Amino acid sequence: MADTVQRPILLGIGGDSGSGKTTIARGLYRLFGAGNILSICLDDYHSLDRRARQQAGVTALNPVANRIDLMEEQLWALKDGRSVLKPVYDHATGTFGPPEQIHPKPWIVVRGLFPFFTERLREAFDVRVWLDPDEELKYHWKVQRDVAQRGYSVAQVIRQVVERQDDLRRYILPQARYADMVVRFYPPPGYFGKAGAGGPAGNGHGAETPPDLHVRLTLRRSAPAPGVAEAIARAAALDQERHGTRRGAGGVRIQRGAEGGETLVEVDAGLDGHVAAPLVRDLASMLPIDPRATEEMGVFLAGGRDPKHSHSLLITQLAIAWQMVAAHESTRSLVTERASPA
Ligand SMILES: Nc1ncnc2c1ncn2[C@@H]1O[C@H](COP(=O)(O)OP(=O)(O)OP(=O)(O)O)[C@@H](O)[C@H]1O
Ligand SMILES: O=C(CO)[C@H](O)[C@H](O)COP(=O)(O)O
Repeated sequence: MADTVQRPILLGIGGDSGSGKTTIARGLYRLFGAGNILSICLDDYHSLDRRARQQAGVTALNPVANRIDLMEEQLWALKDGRSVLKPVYDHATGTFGPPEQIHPKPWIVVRGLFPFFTERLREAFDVRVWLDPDEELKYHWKVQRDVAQRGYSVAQVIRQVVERQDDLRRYILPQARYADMVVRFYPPPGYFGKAGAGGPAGNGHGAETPPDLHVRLTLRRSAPAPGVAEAIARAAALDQERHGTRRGAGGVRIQRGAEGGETLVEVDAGLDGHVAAPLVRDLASMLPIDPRATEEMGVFLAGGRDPKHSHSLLITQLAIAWQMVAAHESTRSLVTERASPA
């Protein structure tokens, strides 16, 4: 009987180009371990390569430039435990490479521009996360990344960002409403003037660690584990108690909506790194993960190149992992119920 077998848990991470999807996914990859997690980028499902898009005058943010049907078909196949032959898009060249055979694993993380575009796609996911960073920060990230990794000049990226605005508003941003959790990184006042942050025109250099960012997590009623809000607040309070005012931890605020509506969790940039430890312990007690894996989480590429660490990123990755584990627990109890009829 098919439903007595634990199926893979699918996480969808959506957001505009440069909103930090790959960065979040990389930390989850470290946490769950390469043997247990399959990471998919929906850019592989572009229907047109870079040159064809330019010739046709369409942007990558338009559904006509993407194979939505194939995304649906392949995500559902993976969810059902079947392997698929996935297309491959190479950002370094702007062309397609040979397709690759991929096999389902217990955790599947899918990131892209269109993860929640159709009902069939939305329903494939156990957890839906949307990334909505501060706009200036997002374009700062995108310019640096596209110049460092994708062979664009600053002027080309800025032109592309302007050309994409209509499609961004029409097709991409409306998907945010379907998320269980929305993540907003935003800079503290004066951020762009500080060492390591670089200017908004993408002239930052990665040698220095940029100052950390604030993050706001919005947990909607549909989130598998809204209780992660309390876990983060408990961890921050515990750390404050342990280290007193010297470290000045705390830095977490929770605001609950009426009648089980949205819960907002604000995590300040100044939060001490120790706050992650109790969260990691709690997670590790629910999951067969190696707590040491978290030492490699919270990493982003400053200037699109140099690995640096961020506490707010680490907490965010753990909060997302928590949702995945909760989704796994609820499907596991379903499986157990079905496997042992009364
Ligand atoms: N939490 C973060 N803190 C600091 N910098 C970040 C963070 N997230 C992303 N960045 C920066 O933004 C750049 C773009 O992020 P990333 O590649 O993860 O975006 P993406 O959404 O996957 O983009 P695309 O859809 O275009 O592939 C990274 O190279 C990194 O420099
Ligand atoms: O919006 C994007 C998501 O990454 C990219 O711009 C899109 O995938 C096209 O890639 P490229 O500019 O490398 O041809």
